[in-house]
Amino acid sequence: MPFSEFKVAEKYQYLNGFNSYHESEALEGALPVGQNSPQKPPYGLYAEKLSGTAFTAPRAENQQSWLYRILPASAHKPFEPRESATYNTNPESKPHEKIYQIPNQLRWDPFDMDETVDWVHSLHLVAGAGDPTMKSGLGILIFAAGKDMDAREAFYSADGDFLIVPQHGVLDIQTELGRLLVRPNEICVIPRGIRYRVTLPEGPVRGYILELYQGHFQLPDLGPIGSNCLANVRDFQAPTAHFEEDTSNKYTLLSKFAGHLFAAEQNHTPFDVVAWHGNYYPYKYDLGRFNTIGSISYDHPDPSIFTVLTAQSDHPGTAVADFVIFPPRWLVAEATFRPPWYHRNTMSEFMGLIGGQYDAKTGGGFQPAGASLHNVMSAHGPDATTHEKASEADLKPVKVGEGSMAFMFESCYMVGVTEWGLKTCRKVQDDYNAESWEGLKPKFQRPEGK
Ligand SMILES: O=C(O)Cc1cc(O)ccc1O
Ligand SMILES: [Fe+2]
Repeated sequence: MPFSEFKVAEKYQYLNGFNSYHESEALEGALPVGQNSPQKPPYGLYAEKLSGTAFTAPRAENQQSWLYRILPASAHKPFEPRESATYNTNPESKPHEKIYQIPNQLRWDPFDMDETVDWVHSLHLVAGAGDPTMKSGLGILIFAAGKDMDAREAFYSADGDFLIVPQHGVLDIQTELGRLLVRPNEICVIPRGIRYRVTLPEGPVRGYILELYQGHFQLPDLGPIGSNCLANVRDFQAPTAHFEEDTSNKYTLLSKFAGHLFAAEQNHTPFDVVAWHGNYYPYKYDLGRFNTIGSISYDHPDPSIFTVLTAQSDHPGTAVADFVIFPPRWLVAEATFRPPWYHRNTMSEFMGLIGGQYDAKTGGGFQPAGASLHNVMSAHGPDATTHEKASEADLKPVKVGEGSMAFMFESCYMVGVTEWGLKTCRKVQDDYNAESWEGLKPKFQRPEGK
């Protein structure tokens, strides 16, 4: 059920629309009229441009915002490396030494909560492809935190856009452009460079992140589906301007830059944007609003019909990253093996589970807060239990996934697993193949006389 049914505190007010040109002012009259950079912006604010694409990117792709703030983002002391021996969300210069490329199907037990750390220190790269310094590829991270970020801290990633999928707990995200409240079954995207602070109003949090090192997320084309369905444009929500005024305290700015952490001091709050306009902003989306479509005749369609957001490679139709969900839905296909078919895919498939049970894996090993990775051409499909049930099922209409939400990060790249993902986290199941597919029995019956 969409969260919109609940009244959300006034603190969080949103502007609706995907990739819309929005404007928002926390003080009436703070936005200049008719120009971006007047000699004297209203109320003595500084005008600052935030470019999310190259200046010269085609108009249809161009993303930028203008911020009107008390002091510019540049007003800080130099960055210094911080926790350089320990902090690394990207296997850097020699990726082949630090990342494991393996054809095995992998599955992880639920990742542990960690109540001792804050958002910034909760980020663990589990798998990925490419390199943020070349703006290519993606990182897949797990987060688990139990502490608020310090009251005078802000964080940003220069490496990519964060698509955040909370699995447990509530994220209160104060960004330069305004505040977002993000709960399980919702997602949010914090684009590269945007500064934010995460607090945890309801205690510990855990979830998944796809960090996109190249490009930005778009809505998938709908083709013959027409002009609505899947994730509808108006259901994406951007924050409204909200600012603090403090130029007398010390603040720390944390930067994730090429996977490493840097810190800089400044003597004013980073959250001083009084007004902004543009189409480069953080946003959230309630997965409960996804308008799911499927087969109403026969056969199991490709899961691309469940794409919420896509980041295309240079080859149209081939994604650096697709974010795909498996919401509660009716299965009505006749004379059909209804779960996913057995398959091998040139794309890699990383899956997670926010809650409930994924209908393609009923054997119990794929649990909320766990994950699986079926890499390029790694064979997979329903486990033996699911196959057995689905082959014998009475094909009445059935609702699957009630109260459940599985998702997939699908990528055209081969996805390598980090040392943390393969070993340190100690969640890799060693019986995944045995439990899923080794129990499948041959059912072949050679026709008599042939
Ligand atoms: O492997 C998976 O569970 C994900 C998936 C689901 C589906 O319905 C079809 C193809 C596919 O890869
Ligand atoms: Fe698959």
